[in-house]
Amino acid sequence: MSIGDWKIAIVGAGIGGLTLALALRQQGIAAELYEQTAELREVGAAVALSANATRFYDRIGMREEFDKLCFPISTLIYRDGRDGRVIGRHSGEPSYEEQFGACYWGIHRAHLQAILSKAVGMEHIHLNKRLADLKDEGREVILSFEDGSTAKADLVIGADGARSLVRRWMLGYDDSLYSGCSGFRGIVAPELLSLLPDRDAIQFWVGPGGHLLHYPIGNGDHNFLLVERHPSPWPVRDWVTSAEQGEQLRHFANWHPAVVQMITAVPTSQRWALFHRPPLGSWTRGRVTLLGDAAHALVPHHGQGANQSIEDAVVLAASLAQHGMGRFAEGLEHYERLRRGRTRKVQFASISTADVLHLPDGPAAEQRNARLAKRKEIVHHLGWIHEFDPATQVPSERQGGTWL
Ligand SMILES: Cc1cc2nc3c(=O)[nH]c(=O)nc-3n(C[C@H](O)[C@H](O)[C@H](O)COP(=O)(O)OP(=O)(O)OC[C@H]3O[C@@H](n4cnc5c(N)ncnc54)[C@H](O)[C@@H]3O)c2cc1C
Repeated sequence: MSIGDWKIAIVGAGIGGLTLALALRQQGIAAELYEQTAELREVGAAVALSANATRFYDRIGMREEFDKLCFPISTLIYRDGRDGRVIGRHSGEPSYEEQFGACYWGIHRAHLQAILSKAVGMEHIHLNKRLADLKDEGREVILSFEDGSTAKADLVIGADGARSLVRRWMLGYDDSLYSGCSGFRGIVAPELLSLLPDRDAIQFWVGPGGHLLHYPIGNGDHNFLLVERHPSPWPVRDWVTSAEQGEQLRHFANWHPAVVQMITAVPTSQRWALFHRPPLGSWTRGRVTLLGDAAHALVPHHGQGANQSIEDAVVLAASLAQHGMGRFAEGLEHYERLRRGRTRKVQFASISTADVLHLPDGPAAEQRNARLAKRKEIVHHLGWIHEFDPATQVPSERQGGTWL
């Protein structure tokens, strides 16, 4: 079967699914996306995309589109959340882009999804298609949707997010794990942030039991994520619960006035439980595989979930193209072999970062601060994540080309 005749179905038109459709197209492979929502509307506020992911969009000629809607972040600052003192700063020379070879972008999720869906083409995105079941018939897979319709595909990619039905179909149960942290997220207009220093930076305000992470996005607004230790067991059914008025300030009321100002500027009414997934022995069953959060949902303390799903997309598309449909099983195995170790390492780094950021006052926190005070330690801490280029993993003639 020639590459142009493959029928690939992607379940979920989120960041990972849409990027996979672009990466497959770059390899000359068409795909159809099946999305449960009636319109493409990313839940949540904004997202920070680091060089390990943005270099793909650069390479396929989308830089200009992104430049219009993104804020290029160049400085990373860690502060003590109580007194606002800088405990670590990475900025300046060389710039982030010079150092890592691509941008660090803050972008509203809705804008990101609009850019990606326009590039994929709405004719390939089937909305209102909530997957209900899969049947692997050996030579093809039948997808059944809640509206009673069906579709057939040679391969199915489950890019259906952290609560993936495709993963549950593979495992037979829900293996989500509550991380012990929950949070509030929101977007604040810059005029409400009169007390905020270093507005162009991505900043972590850290302290015992919690942290605030914020960064500027395209129009100068700030996206924030307030994370709090909340170790009591979480009912798996509701990952998002309604918050009482003032609940988000309870832990942070005595923190720095800029933190309190940001929290009170947007009284969010929802608390997000942060879940992740244990590593799986395999992401693939027959003609069905997983990508992004469905394969390796992680907590957002390194801001890497979306970035890892983009890396997955680049590697999966290239592995499939390299092996051809006749050897699709080897292509999927190759993809997993390249991705499982890396994503596991990022998952582990993400969960353990919370422990480091939330240290109580004492010798361990002092040691952390001493490490963060060295610029080279910050680069070391992030470098292994951001300098990675997934395209070098499966060299392909098409990787350098543009399709636009
Ligand atoms: C608070 C918070 C902050 C974050 N900040 C960052 C950040 O700064 N940087 C970063 O890289 N990551 C961040 N992340 C993680 C990031 O949001 C996810 O990792 C990323 O969205 C995963 O992409 P995905 O395509 O795998 O899944 P998703 O983006 O969740 O997309 C899944 C898609 O599948 C659809 N779907 C689900 N079930 C079905 C079904 N049965 N049938 C059809 N369609 C279905 C959904 O509607 C959705 O469109 C953050 C996460 C959280 C919770």
